[in-house]
Amino acid sequence: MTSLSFLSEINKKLIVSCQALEDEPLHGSEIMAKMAQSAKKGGASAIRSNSAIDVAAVKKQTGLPVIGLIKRNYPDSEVFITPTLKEVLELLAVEPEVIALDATIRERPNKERLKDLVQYIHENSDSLVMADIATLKDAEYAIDCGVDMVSTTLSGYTSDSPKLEGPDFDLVEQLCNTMKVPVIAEGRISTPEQARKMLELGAWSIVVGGAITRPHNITKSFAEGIRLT
Ligand SMILES: CC(=O)N[C@H](C=O)[C@@H](O)[C@H](O)[C@H](O)COP(=O)(O)O
Repeated sequence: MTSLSFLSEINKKLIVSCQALEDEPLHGSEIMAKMAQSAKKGGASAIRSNSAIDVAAVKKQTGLPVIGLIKRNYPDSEVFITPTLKEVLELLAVEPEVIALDATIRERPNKERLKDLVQYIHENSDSLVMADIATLKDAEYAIDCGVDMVSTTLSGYTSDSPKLEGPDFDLVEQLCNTMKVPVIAEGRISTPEQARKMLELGAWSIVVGGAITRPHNITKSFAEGIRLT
């Protein structure tokens, strides 16, 4: 799939993030592939997936384009979404259409540089690069480093971004008004109305995760919602 056709395939459509970490009940690539198949049945245009093994399983099961990432913690940095070349290489081996990586201005492990990772991906594969950012400043930095699109994934999860209960509509609006690459709205989108509002603000497409694929979170919202006190 060419970059252009990936971008047109997801334009104004829903991307579903199918992720379950090791400590979550649904962890496992077979389960994630089935979750992705359910998302496809419901109309997902692409899947966001964590770990090389899950990316491969989701691609095989669904045939949908996949945005791959690897969450990994290093002791010398707060960056945990595809932090270093090691994770990039693991992902390239399973050929995701897009590699998502932390593109905040924070220092990466081993002092690796975002620009080098983006260049490596572009020179060695057909994968596009999705920049997971938290602020306008991050987005400007990421675009300078050559990324193909920005996503608001990390707003609310860094020390310099607002801790909102819901999605960061303001950031999406500001990005759409100022950035020259597609802006993906991601993070705490929990209703179809919020997703539609993001598109109205100019988002290229929408990523929804927990509200679709994390049943323990959905259950919690009901359990808390019916509590009387
Ligand atoms: C901050 C972070 O680690 N975000 C992760 C990024 O891949 C995922 O855990 C989220 O599920 C994804 O961004 C979608 O967001 P939400 O699940 O809120 O719809």
